[in-house]
Amino acid sequence: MSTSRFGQVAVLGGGVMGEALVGAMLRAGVEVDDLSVSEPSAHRANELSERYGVRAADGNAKVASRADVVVVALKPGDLAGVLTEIGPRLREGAVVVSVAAGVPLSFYERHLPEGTAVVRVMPNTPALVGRGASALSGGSHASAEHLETVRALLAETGLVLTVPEKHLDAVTAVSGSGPAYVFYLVDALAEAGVLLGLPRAQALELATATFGGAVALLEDGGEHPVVLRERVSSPGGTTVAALRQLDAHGVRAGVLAAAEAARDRSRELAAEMDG
Ligand SMILES: NC(=O)C1=CN([C@@H]2O[C@H](COP(=O)(O)OP(=O)(O)OC[C@H]3O[C@@H](n4cnc5c(N)ncnc54)[C@H](O)[C@@H]3O)[C@@H](O)[C@H]2O)C=CC1
Ligand SMILES: O=C(O)[C@@H]1CCC=N1
Repeated sequence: MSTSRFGQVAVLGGGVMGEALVGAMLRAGVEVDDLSVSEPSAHRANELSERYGVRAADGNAKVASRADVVVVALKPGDLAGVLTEIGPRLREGAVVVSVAAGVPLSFYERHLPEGTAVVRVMPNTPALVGRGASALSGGSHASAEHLETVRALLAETGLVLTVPEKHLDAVTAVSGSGPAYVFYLVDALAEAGVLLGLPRAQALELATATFGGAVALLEDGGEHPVVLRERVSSPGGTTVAALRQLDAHGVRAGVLAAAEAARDRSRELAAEMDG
């Protein structure tokens, strides 16, 4: 019998995203005894048990059958089989939450018993440290109460927005994949430091602190990034000279094209699920 407001929670798939969600849900007040993970890799299951104290020895059907909230953190290709397996075992009133990129709510509703409440979420990996950004959309049987439960469960992952499902491919392209763009840029800036003669460790330290500091300024001051950029750019100085090169090399256009490619891949994943 659960004592937390969330009841029993199951996480199917204990990979990168499954782990980020387990950590955040424990911080949000889910009792460790009310949380089970189903993870086929014994090594990974042990790791999660040791790190978080959660049960991780049972399979999908067993953990799903005792849960009020079933969080699905699987690769899109593994979904159909798992949903078919757990569908008949779901508790009355259970809500299924999925974080899979691209997979539409209609896919879950087709593979689960009629009337099952489903919430689709697009999180990102900074959820691991409570600095994530995610967006969620409810399926046709998800009530305002279901959405609120899921929002509260995810509150400790960081920012949580509610969006219409048609925006989730764009969310995937901006915040879902976004941390990878940031790591790419930090790495590039550190490499630039090495090119200019800095020791590699110091170059990475400076690049990382610069991204962190710039984001803190954005968050704390509430000013637009254009204003903050102008404040760094002294007339006739070094920064305008550098920004001109970023424009000349199409960095802004590259970011837009990257997001479009991620959006398109998300749509393709959806089409593959229907195929
Ligand atoms: N990694 C990321 O930044 C983000 C990932 N996602 C989504 O999260 C989902 C999972 O991605 P990751 O955690 O990155 O992948 P992952 O590969 O780290 O985790 C998947 C886990 O599922 C387990 N698994 C495989 N078959 C299973 C089954 N039949 N039953 C139970 N568990 C099974 C695997 O052993 C693995 O530990 C994907 O659908 C992805 O689109 C969403 C947002 C961000
Ligand atoms: O690369 C992917 O497909 C997943 C979804 C968003 C971030 N990682």
